[in-house]
Amino acid sequence: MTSRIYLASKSPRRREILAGLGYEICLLAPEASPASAPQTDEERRPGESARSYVLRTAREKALGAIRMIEEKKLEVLPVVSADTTVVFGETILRKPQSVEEELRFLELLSGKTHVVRTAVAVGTTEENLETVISESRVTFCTMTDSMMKLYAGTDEPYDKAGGYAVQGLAGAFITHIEGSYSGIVGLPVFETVELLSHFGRGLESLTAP
Ligand SMILES: Cc1cn([C@H]2C[C@H](O)[C@@H](COP(=O)(O)OP(=O)(O)OP(=O)(O)O)O2)c(=O)[nH]c1=O
Repeated sequence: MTSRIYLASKSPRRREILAGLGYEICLLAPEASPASAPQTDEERRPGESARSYVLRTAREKALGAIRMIEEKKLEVLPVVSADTTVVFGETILRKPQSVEEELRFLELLSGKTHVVRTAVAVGTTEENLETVISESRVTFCTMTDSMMKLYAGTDEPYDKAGGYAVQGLAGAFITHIEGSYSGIVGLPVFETVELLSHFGRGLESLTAP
């Protein structure tokens, strides 16, 4: 029984979650950085719903890695990828590119409830690729201007979807969560282990001596 998998992600959070569960994360590109995986086009297509977008992006991240495994003739193991979006209605809040954009995001989030969706894809080939979506609702307290400025002045928001990290300082602004905490952080544990179990990487692979 093996718990060996590939992770098509440069997100340290996703790596920590999988490693914490006991998965052995194999390198996709041994000569490059451990997290290096093919880049995915993350542009939203005209008319594409927020839900379809997050699913497609997670799928494309996995497909990029699967193609690389085939080209480089690497060992075939299940690939895990994910995409997280913070959504207001149909508007997706990306990673903020500036302090000004982050302040705009915080004004939108302040005192309201929004949706966080993380899509996970797991597979070994294009034909054998499964996906799942975890959806959570996150409520922010009403933030004062000084709270917003203080947070936007830290490094925390700038590599996070929606411009905040529930697992960091932003936890101090969040009054209520409905759904999956790990899903908001970037990889929903329940759904991911469930998908991996279809590829022989379920709980028993993590607990085998
Ligand atoms: C909302 C939220 C997002 N995030 C992170 C999770 C993801 O890493 C990131 C969303 O961006 P993604 O595009 O999903 O992922 P990524 O670019 O970090 O990594 P990769 O595409 O290589 O897998 O935001 C948190 O860490 N905490 C949070 O509370």
